[in-house]
Amino acid sequence: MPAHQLAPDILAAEREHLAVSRAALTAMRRHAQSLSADAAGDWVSQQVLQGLLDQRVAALADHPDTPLFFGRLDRGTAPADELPGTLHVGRRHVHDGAGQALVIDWRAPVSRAFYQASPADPMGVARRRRFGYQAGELTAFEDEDLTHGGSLGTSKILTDEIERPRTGPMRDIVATIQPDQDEIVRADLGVTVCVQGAPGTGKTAVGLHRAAYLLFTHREKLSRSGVMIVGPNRAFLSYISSVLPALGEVKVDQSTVAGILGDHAHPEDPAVAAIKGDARMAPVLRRALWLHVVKPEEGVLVTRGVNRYRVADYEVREIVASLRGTTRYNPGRTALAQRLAHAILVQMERRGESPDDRVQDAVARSKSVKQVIDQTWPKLTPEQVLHRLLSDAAFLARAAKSDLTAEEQQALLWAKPAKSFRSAKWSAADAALLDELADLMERTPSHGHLVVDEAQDLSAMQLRALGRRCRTGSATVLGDLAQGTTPWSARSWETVLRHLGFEKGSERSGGTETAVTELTLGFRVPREVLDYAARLLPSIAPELAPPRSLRPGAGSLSIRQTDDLPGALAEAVGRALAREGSIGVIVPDALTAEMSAALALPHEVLTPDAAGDHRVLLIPATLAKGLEYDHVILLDPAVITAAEPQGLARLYVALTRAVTTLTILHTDPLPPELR
Ligand SMILES: Nc1ncnc2c1ncn2[C@@H]1O[C@H](COP(=O)(O)OP(=O)(O)OP(=O)(O)O)[C@@H](O)[C@H]1O
Repeated sequence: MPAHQLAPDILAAEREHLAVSRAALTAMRRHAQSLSADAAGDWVSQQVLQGLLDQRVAALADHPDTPLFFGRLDRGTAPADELPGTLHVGRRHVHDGAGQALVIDWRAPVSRAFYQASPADPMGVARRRRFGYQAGELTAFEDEDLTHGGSLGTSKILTDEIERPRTGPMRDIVATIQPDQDEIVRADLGVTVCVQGAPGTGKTAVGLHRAAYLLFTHREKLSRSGVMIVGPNRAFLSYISSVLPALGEVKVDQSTVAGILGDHAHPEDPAVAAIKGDARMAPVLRRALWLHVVKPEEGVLVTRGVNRYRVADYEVREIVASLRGTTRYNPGRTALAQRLAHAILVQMERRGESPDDRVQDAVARSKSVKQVIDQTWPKLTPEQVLHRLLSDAAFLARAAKSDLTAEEQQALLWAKPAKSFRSAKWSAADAALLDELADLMERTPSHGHLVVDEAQDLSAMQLRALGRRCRTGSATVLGDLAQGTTPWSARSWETVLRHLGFEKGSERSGGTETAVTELTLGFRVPREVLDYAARLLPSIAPELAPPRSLRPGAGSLSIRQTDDLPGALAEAVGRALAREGSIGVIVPDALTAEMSAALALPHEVLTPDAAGDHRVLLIPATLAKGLEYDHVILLDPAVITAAEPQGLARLYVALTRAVTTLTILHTDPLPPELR
């Protein structure tokens, strides 16, 4: 069992090492600042080099609130590498003037033992030391002897870290990553990992650390192709936004599905949205687009001087047929022009002319060729095609074939179609359809790696849209089947991976392997609260085992029925204010304005666009996903469950946001599943 120690001599020596490391980092930073981009040959290279130098300087910043290292490995007698026998593990690499390592980056291969070594498999480590710290200063340490077998027990430094009051945005967990989390974080770039995890098991944290790990390990490859993190809304992105910069990674795109596909939000019937989100829409859209390529009725006639050249209508038909479906739509259109021009050029050559490429281009752009192309392979936008599909019943029927029933087609058609595609109002589900069409026309660029959080909530068509953004890369797919709150929420990870383009156990063209894994130990929600929330599992996800919590948290749950909801709320907020930490009041969406007006204590209402930094936040239930607060006050669960088809799953999300206490206040009887 590791002891939490305050041995003054050892602590003094470690503090000295911290001071030396800090001075060395300052020297490294000064050196980076002194480097000049002038050596680069031209202006553009200078700008690029200056950008890289600036990034390097930023990465070498010392953050006074976090110590440079959080752990130490004392390795056995003869380590196989050139590094010192004693290694300090921290957020970034630090070396002294002679190039000797003072702190090793947590992502370096040698640091793996800090997270994985155990008495059963010491990985060459005799002793592991973990440090506790406050305001950037080392305050305690904990030693684990790995040479004598046995088991280690729970680290107090880990317990302290997860018990600490939550204030402000999410923090990195780099000092306390657990072995099963580390396996996911360090999975190779060529592996797409899918993580099923109960609330608070660290899925989001793990996804962010994996992004940081991959950027460190495959810096060159990923700095070209990029890493993208996709989260459920902007409030959530803002909550997680400081984790990667704290790990020195400032160049990662973080976005929502709407941010990627276009911010379309015209309201629509969830039943219609569900049809639009179904994977069967993919072949319908493909047909809808290619139905625009029609049989050419005329040939091409080009006049150059006194000569006339002709491509007969049947030849045009042959060329169109040979191109159709072999390329994306737009390149196909360009290729058709070039093929027609080539056919003319062949005739010119036969007549003894020797036309060059410029002549071919001129012919390809000639009026006659353009006319044939516009008639047979018209220039289109995704909006034009979708507008036609959703307003023209006969066209929809041709595109749908037997993929959609007559009722589904009827449901898809707009009751009052917009006059033109320009004035059409698109819904969130339409955004994924437009993106699918855009990709059928022109290839979507791919990132090197994509992290998708709350993936259980995405429709098949949204997953396809994300999948094509990591077509030449890999993905980290995170979620919880029990927290699915959309009409199309996933029932299985195999299906999610299939829509993303990663079949489990199969290899994609880029050599990507796929693994589904599970995190089962909760770091957020007290056991008592988690057990209570788990009463909903048989109704929402019977196939999942009840989650376990690392936090005992006795006395963390209280439930009160009241006729005076505002009064009970004010009292509960007052009680929470007397304690440490953040306070989240989760409210049925429909009651948000009323409860905000009734709550006289200072507070802020969370919106989809901002994290909110007030100590007391009112959170509409539909925005609670992914967030956490020390004290959660949950109002009227039955109203939350009644508000939407997936209301019970929404309630499960709301019940699992608390770090320290959950207070449920209700006027209506609790949903039967909770009783
Ligand atoms: N190894 C760890 N050490 C310390 N804290 C951890 C660890 N793993 C997770 N946590 C903390 O537990 C909390 C929950 O983590 P996170 O939000 O990543 O969980 P999640 O699985 O995404 O939850 P949800 O499904 O509810 O969104 C966070 O405060 C996170 O910092």
